[in-house]
Amino acid sequence: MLLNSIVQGLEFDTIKGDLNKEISTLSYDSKEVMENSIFVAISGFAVDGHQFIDKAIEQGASTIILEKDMLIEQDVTVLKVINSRDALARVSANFYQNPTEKLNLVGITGTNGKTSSSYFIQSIFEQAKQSTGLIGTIGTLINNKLVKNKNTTPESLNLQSTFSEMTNEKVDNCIMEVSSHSLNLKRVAYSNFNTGIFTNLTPDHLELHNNMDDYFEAKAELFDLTKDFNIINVDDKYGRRLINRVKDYETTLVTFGLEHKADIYPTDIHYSFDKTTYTVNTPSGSVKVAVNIPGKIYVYNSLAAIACAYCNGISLEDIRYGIQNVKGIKGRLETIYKEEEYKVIVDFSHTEDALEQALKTIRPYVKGKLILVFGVYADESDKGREKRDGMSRAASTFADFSVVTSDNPKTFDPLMIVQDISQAMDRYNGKYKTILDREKAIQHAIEISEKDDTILIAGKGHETTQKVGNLEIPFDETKIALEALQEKKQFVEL
Ligand SMILES: CC(=O)N[C@H]1[C@@H](OP(=O)(O)OP(=O)(O)OC[C@H]2O[C@@H](n3ccc(=O)[nH]c3=O)[C@H](O)[C@@H]2O)O[C@H](CO)[C@@H](O)[C@@H]1O[C@H](C)C(=O)N[C@@H](C)C(=O)N[C@H](CCC(=O)O)C(=O)O
Ligand SMILES: Nc1ncnc2c1ncn2[C@@H]1O[C@H](COP(=O)(O)OP(=O)(O)OP(=O)(O)O)[C@@H](O)[C@H]1O
Repeated sequence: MLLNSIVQGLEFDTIKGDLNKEISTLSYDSKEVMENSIFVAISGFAVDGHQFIDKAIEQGASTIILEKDMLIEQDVTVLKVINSRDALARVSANFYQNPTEKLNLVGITGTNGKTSSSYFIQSIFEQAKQSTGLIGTIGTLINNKLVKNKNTTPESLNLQSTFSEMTNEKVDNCIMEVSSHSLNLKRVAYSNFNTGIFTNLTPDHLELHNNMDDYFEAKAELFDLTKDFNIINVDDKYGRRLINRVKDYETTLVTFGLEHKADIYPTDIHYSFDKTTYTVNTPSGSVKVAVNIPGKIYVYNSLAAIACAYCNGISLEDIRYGIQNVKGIKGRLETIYKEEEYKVIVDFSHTEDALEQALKTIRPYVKGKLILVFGVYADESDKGREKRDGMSRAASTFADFSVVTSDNPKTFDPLMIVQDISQAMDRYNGKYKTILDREKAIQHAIEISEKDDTILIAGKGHETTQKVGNLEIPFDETKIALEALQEKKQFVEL
């Protein structure tokens, strides 16, 4: 493709060189640069991509897009832009010929519930015989093929390439999770969103956003990019703030909720551990649905999905079967072992609100004690401390006993994290034991459990690795828990 076409719509200064040249690929990582490609230099959080320009040229880059003043002596085209991440999104969309124009693109944002809502939507669309791809925390799913992603919302170049693959594979709808990072860092810029969905907003990622207002502003950006529907949870405080902001937009506003007046709302809700049933009411009629994951949060997530299906003209019958067909979602209140009243559950709750919701959901079905295994992934800053405090409050309030451990400590000191959690647990009078090694912590929870108890292993959900330092170590907590149970059952009847 000609460089001229790739830079269409991009604002830049030509520092030097020719725009009339053939380009093979794009890259933002010098390690992946190929002959006759464009290298986009990004000033990163960890390192500055501009320092790899020489390396990129050595590897064959014929065009450099940068955002800093630099003298480049080699014979290449140099284009200066205001924001390299934004430029990367623009040229990536052009390079792949704006694939989102050929897709029905649904973006889901919010602190919790994005993955779960996306699985419900996919199931409904598939029930209606529409081929539907997913992009999110669990990975990218195209025609039943799952590929892991580095990020929940991939970098723009990877994203546009995935959209393009979806159009080649004749996918009709793409349902994607849109993280606040991706909005902030322009990963989703120049993507043509038909629908935006807002689930909820509670404290998280405050290491990137200065405060909740900044975090809200980042999420709200998605609703400036949508052209058909904005679907918003009216029960959430920030959802109502968003509604006020977008209510006069041309994009149609559709609300969902349980507590406030909404376009899509449930009646006749019956909760049990195995499923929740309710009648969903939409402007085009009502239908009874069964959600196979317990609790109110999954009523919200299924309502978000139903609102999306309603906006896309899907029949009530397909909605009913689509919701019912979701038998469970990996690591989302997933019961990995059950024998009479004894249960072991794995859940991805890694924020204060998610942990509180998960514990409150399980609590009514616990006959004995509720034992929690948890850690907190957060840095050494005050914001990290606030997160540890909040999660410890939830643990102390809603669990009978907690085993405090590590959760992806990455480059932070795991001992410091666990000590800080312990202090917070003391402040809230929580009963706990600390075991730094997560495998041993899970084994301990199983060891001390008795007949009728429920163990919740929180934080990692579907993940199968533990990130320690710069290493990613294989870590399958379902396997660890089941092996510990096997051992225990030789001695004790559960
Ligand atoms: C904090 C953050 O968001 N970082 C993202 C950012 O990385 P960065 O700016 O630190 O990159 P860097 O390492 O400093 O490198 C800067 C540039 O130099 C380039 N480079 C680097 C080395 C080299 O040898 N050659 C080279 O060219 C890099 O490719 C890059 O372009 O840009 C990268 C490329 O897009 C992202 O993969 C990376 O996500 C990291 C892995 C991450 O952990 N992000 C998290 C915080 C995140 O984005 N999370 C959200 C939300 C998750 C949720 O739902 O909770 C998500 O969407 O995943
Ligand atoms: N609607 C909800 N409100 C509050 N908590 C929720 C809700 N839905 C799910 N959760 C909790 O949050 C956890 C993560 O859910 P899910 O993966 O659907 O959210 P997510 O927004 O995709 O999260 P992430 O951004 O971390 O990928 C679940 O394991 C559950 O404990």
